Amino acid sequence: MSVARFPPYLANTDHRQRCLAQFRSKSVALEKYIYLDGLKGRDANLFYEMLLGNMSEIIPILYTPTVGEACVQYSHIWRRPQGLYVSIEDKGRIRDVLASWPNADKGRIAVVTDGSRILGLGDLGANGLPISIGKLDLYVAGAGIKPSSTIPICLDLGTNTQRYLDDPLYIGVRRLRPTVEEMDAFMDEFMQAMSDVFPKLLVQFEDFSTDNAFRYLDRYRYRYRVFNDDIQGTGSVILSGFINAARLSSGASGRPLSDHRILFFGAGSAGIGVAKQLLSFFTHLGMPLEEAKSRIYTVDTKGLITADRKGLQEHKKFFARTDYDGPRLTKLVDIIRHVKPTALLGLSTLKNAFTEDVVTAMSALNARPIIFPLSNPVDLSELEYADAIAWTHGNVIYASGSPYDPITHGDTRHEPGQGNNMYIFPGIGLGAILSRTRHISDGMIEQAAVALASSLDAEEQASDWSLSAGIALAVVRQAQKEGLDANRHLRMLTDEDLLGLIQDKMWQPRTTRRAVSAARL
Ligand SMILES: O=C([O-])CC(=O)C(=O)O
Ligand SMILES: [Mg+2]
Repeated sequence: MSVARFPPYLANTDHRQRCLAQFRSKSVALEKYIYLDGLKGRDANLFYEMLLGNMSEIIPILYTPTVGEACVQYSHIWRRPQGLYVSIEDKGRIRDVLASWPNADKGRIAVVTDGSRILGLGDLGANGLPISIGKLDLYVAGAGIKPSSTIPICLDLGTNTQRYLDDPLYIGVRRLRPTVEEMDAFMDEFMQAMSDVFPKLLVQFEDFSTDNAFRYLDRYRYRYRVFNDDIQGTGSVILSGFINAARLSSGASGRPLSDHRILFFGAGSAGIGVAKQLLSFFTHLGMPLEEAKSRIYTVDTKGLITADRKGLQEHKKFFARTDYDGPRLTKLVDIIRHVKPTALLGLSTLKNAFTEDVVTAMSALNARPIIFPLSNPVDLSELEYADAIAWTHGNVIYASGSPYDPITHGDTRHEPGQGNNMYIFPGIGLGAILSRTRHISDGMIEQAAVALASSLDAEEQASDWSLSAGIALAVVRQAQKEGLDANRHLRMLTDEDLLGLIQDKMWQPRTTRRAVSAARL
């Protein structure tokens, strides 16, 4: 048997450079994902170092949009066990399954998906695990959470997607999803077991189908330390983007912040989550609830959502209009002409739904129309950046869910904003963990948005991750204000000292050179 020997001069060469070159040599995004996953398995420290040193290049691979493709293909690209699967067949012994996780007492943050609505890609079943892994990589990179404190979880409850049930390589249990009663019983046992096994844990729910996203957030949010990234994280980051966009567009029109009319195209967990976050913000500006509500319009596949529609899903009722009784409005451009929105937000997963006539209608109403096509991944975006710039002659105030490259129009270079919850959840999580808050309140979510909006302009936001510390500070202060913080020591600190403490606690990978030489010994 031969014994592996390191080449003698390995320690003198920079293995970081070698890995980066290997990564860059792959021309297909999914291959890059697979490469990074392998690197993480071989040398996690080097993986995080490479991620931190090359964020704008690597994030679109580990996270949206490529992570979407990794999920779709996960059963086929699977190489090694990662994260934790908790299966419907584990019912009755979930606590034992969770307790098998190494160093349970170190667990601080778990991202939990049931794979039922991964990004805009639908029910991917057990293939959803990479979304939890990708979100947690951003916690490590963006908020300095220690990798060993993170727990990616996929609840393997079956799938209603026939092509996976027929796929011989499918990784999950081969059954349809459970009934509501069965799922409730499973979730109750799971959440209780989570808080028993991981007493210091924050749970982030991710990419549950819309009904279940609202259902389990409502059910557990005051019982456990939990938040839903798609409802509250997206809500918070888009509120922040809206505050900045409204400032920019007011420069053009002189319109006060409270004078906007916002049209939501898409009424799923993200659409309604964002709408509620804006509503709450307007009321805190002093606007009466009914008036704030009247500024928000929602649209689904059947058109403008009105209260007289039969069989309206529960989560759509709150914003259903009671002040419209004309003929049903189904075409987006007609709805725009009726509503006269200042902002159009897309959370529909309908590719290219914002056609030229839609964008032109927004431009006819607003010198600087706010248009946010937020659906993920990029191939499901309602409006490509190049079209947005061309059709508005560069006047659009734009943010998309997934990243786009800058565009030059005439002699001006335009930078697209990105409205993705990745800018906020690491900071919310960090603040919640440090303050040991009992639960995550609406106030904490809102203060996170205000901190993000006030820290930098949209362009800088997209490239600066030190923002997480500022967001965490705002979250800790709000937890204190509401008396939710179990870590009372932080109350004594000035803002400056608290910010310093937060930054000191943030984990950094150690240098790779040491890892290589240690391996040689
Ligand atoms: O993961 C992302 O890019 C944003 C998100 O939560 C989603 O689209 O569900
Ligand atoms: Mg999500």
